[in-house]
Amino acid sequence: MSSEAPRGTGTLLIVSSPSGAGKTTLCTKLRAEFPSIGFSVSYTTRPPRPGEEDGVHYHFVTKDRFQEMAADDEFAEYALVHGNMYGTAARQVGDALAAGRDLLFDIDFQGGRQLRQRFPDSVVLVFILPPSLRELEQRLRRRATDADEVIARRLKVARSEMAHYDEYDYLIVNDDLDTAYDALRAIYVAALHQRPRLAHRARALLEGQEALPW
Ligand SMILES: Nc1nc2c(ncn2[C@@H]2O[C@H](COP(=O)(O)OP(=O)(O)O)[C@@H](O)[C@H]2O)c(=O)[nH]1
Ligand SMILES: Nc1ncnc2c1ncn2[C@@H]1O[C@H](COP(=O)(O)OP(=O)(O)O)[C@@H](O)[C@H]1O
Repeated sequence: MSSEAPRGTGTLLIVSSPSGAGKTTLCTKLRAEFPSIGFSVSYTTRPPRPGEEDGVHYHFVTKDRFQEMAADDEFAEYALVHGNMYGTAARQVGDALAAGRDLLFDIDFQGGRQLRQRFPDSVVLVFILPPSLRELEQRLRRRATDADEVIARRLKVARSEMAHYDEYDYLIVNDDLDTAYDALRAIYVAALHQRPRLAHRARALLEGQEALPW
């Protein structure tokens, strides 16, 4: 083993929910508290919403460009969601795992399923539920980012998205925001303490090395 500190394995923390249940809000809080967790910036063919920046919230690309990337096998996963294509760059995931960095994903159940298949030892999947369908609709209306017909479409698919709850490791009901955030935080902190992440520390101690600051 080199003198360089061995890196723990990174976690791919995948957060999904029906649109409007609060995953963006919860993920933003987690990133604010844990700045070292990377955020997987997806590629999408959907147009930017007001305030969304290319390369920050999404990489906004044309359908042709997206198809080209898919054909070149540049995605770790991709899916059609609400009529638009969304995908995660394979390079982003590979780089994070190689460096032992954690990565947070706001992706749908199709993406979560594909990442679970591809990286079974690294994923932790969290599904955010709204307290009720009525509250989900109110949140979408209050957010005021989508036209009425878009909201209607999102509500229609909410049920079919929630039907995939059983593919997830954890469920969080986002009723009170602080309570929901405490749960997401606890799941992430628990992931940081999974045995494979800290096994090198145990081994170092058993080998008689002084505990090192990593
Ligand atoms: N499979 C997959 N889903 C994604 C990806 N990026 C975003 N999504 C999902 O696409 C859906 C629509 O996202 P968005 O247009 O930002 O709307 P929002 O759900 O209202 O925030 C959400 O369920 C996201 O989780 C991706 O790279 N892959
Ligand atoms: N626990 C909560 N209570 C009330 N409003 C919430 C809560 N969580 C999120 N919201 C609001 O609901 C709307 C949808 O949340 P957002 O995070 O954009 O959802 P998603 O990313 O799942 O589509 C936003 O206006 C957000 O401020």
